[in-house]
Formats: sequence, C-alpha cells, structure tokens
Amino acid sequence: MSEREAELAAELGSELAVRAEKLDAADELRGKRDAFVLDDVVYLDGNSLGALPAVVPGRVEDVVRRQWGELRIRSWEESGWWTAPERIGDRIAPLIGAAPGQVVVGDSTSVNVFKALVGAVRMAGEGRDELLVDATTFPTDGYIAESAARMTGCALRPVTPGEVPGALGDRTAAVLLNHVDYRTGRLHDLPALTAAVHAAGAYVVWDLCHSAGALPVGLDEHGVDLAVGCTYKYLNGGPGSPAYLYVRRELQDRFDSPLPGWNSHAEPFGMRAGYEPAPGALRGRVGTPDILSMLALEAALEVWDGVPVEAVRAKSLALTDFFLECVAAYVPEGRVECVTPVPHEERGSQIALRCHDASDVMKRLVERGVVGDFRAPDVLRFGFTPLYVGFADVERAARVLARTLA
Ligand SMILES: Cc1ncc(COP(=O)(O)O)c(C=O)c1O
Ligand SMILES: Nc1ccccc1C(=O)C[C@H](N)C(=O)O
Repeated sequence: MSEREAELAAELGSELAVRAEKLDAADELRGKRDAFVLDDVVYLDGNSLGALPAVVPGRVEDVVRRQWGELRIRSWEESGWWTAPERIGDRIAPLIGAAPGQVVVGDSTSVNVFKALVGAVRMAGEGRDELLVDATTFPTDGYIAESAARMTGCALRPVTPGEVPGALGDRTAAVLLNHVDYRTGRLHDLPALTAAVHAAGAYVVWDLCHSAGALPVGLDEHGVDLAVGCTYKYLNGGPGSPAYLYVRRELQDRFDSPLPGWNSHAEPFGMRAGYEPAPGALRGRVGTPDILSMLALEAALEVWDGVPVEAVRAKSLALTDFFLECVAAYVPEGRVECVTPVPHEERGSQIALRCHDASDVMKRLVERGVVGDFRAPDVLRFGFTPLYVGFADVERAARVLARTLA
C-alpha cells in the first residue's frame, strides 16, 4: 500500500468509526446489551449460540437449590414444572407471530422436525406420497426428512426453495423449508411459498432456527401449518436449550404425533394403557421435559420484555448493511465474495463471505477477538444479534477482518 493509499484508508476508517458511534448513540435497543454477560470480544456467533442473559445464572441457581433441592417433587406443581412446555411456548409465540395455545417447547429441533413432518404426511392422507425438502437445508433436516419419507412410504424429492412451486403437484404431501438458510443467510419468501404449497393441497413445515428472534415470522398471518425452531440462537436459551413446535390451531385436532408419549396424553396420570391425545398444542409433547434447560430458557426470554420484533429487524438490517459497507471499504476487492443477498427482503440476520482460506481466516479472527464461525467448505459466517451487537462492534469486526485477510 502506498503512503497516499494508507492515508485514504485511515481517513475512511475514522469516518466509518465516527458513523458507528453516531449509529450506536441513536440505537433504541442499545440498553439491552446490559442484559447480557459480554466481554470485549466482538461476538458474531449468536446464530450458533446466543450470549448468556445476565438473569439466567441466578434463576438456574434458584431452580436447582430451592425448587429441586428443597421443594423436590412438589415443584412439578408448585414451581410450574409440569406446565412449562406450553407456558414457555406461549412466551415464544408472539416472537414468531403466533397466538397463544399453538407452541409447545421441548426436545431438539431434529426431533420436532420429525414430529412435524410425519404429522403433516399423516394429515395429507391417501394418494399423497411425495415429500419435498430443501436441498440446501441444514443437514439434520435432510436426514430426518429422508427417514420420515421412508417410514411413511413417501418418495423424497430434494429441491431448492426456488424450485418448490414448480415441483408441487397433487401427490405432494408435505414440504420442509428453512426460513433463513444457515449457510448463505438467504431469507426465503415464507408467505408466497406457504401459499403455493397450500394451492397444491399440501402441508408446509417451516424451520425457523435462523429467523426466530431476528425478524418477524408471521406464522398465523400467513397460515403456516407447522413450524419448528431452536431456542439457543437468537433466543439465547443456552447450549442445548429445548426447541419448539408450532401446530396451527385449526390443525391441532388432526395432528397425529408419531411420538405419542405420556406427556401428550389427555390424562397423563390416569396411567391408562390406551393412548388418547391431549387437546391443543400439548399434543406435541412427548416425555418428561428437561426442566433445568427449559427454565433457563424461560429466564432468558425475559430480555424480550418490551422489545418489538420489528425494532429488532430494523436494527438487524442496519447492522448487516453497515457491515457490508465497512467490508467494502476495508477489504481489498475480490478477496472475499458475499454470498448473502443484498436486497433486504432476501436477507436474514447474518452475512456470509466466501474465501478459499476461510477456515484459517476464522481461526485467526477468533484469536484477534472477533468471533464468527466457519462453515465448510469456504464460508466465513457472521451473525448479528441486534439485542447485544452494536455498530462499533461491526466496524471493528470489518477492520480486524481486513487486517486478517491482508
Ligand atoms: C436450520 C437448522 N435446523 C436444525 C438445527 C439443529 O437441530 P438440533 O437442535 O436438533 O441440533 C440447526 C442448528 O443446529 C439449524 O441451523
Ligand atoms: N447446535 C450446535 C451445537 C454445536 C455447534 C453448533 C451448533 C449449531 O447450532 C450450528 C448451527 N445450527 C448452524 O447454523 O451452523
């Protein structure tokens, strides 16, 4: 770099740093950062594991020492343990555009994908023996779909989300899609794809792992049939926190879970030999809930009090726009290729940059205090959680990235 070039870069850098400061000062969500336990690392991996909300350790301590340690068995009732899956489901519901009574928390996302897909095929009924799955999906969804297809006697057709409308037909039973692609960060058109699946007389299952807590989903508004998602990314529930299952109210009576455990029985303590499903979202339950993780999640969700998802979306787009601008200013042209769509309506809350030495670059970035992640074979992934990431973080991340790529 010539002296003049270095001067220009420094000027540009200080201009962007000043802009970052102003953007942070004007940010309505700025105060939310204090609700999290953070250090001086720029944490851009909340799309893999959300940061720890400060309220969680104390709550978990109470659950362990008092609820478990002192109340013991009484806590199933007195501490609200038994009803936690539906209570916490109702806490998540507004974040994904669902009215109460349609979301139940429990099990992993993978297990809920299984329940939802097999449940969808069973609802579709005779003559519909084809299952479409997003060919670019996070692998677990593809594995589960393959097994669900085999078990239900369906043929599995992997297609890209864009190919779905053309692939639908009168044999399609169900379609499994991702709202935001885990690798590229592409946001798919949930309203249009849902409408297309319905026009073909089939059922749609949406995986919301990378959208819930980052952008409005509108499940009820768009008539989604079934949806699943994890709670450890933008919902900050903690490592391995339980996932959730949404079953649209009008379908609940017909939802025939392939995992009908005693927790979804109409009368669990009746200890009857025959299975009779509980009404409502409860039907999505299986066995005894994982109380420690579940109540940590419940505490974590308190950070959402008074936070509209629309404000989160607006900040998320501003953060990713600003990151793209800083990367364009600092990183030599051609060194990375952005694989995340630029139009807002096609972008989730992450930026994915492709470069041949991505694995190595991410290791060095982490050493320098900027934490994103690497996704094989060549993607640098940066997730922006609007509740705790600020604009100065974004500017610093792009600056350190440029230095690392040099
Ligand atoms: C889209 C998507 N689906 C599913 C999963 C994971 O499922 P599970 O919670 O069962 O590990 C992830 C990430 O872990 C994901 O990104
Ligand atoms: N659950 C995990 C456990 C360990 C490491 C990563 C994850 C992830 O969630 C990865 C994420 N789903 C992704 O989009 O890559």
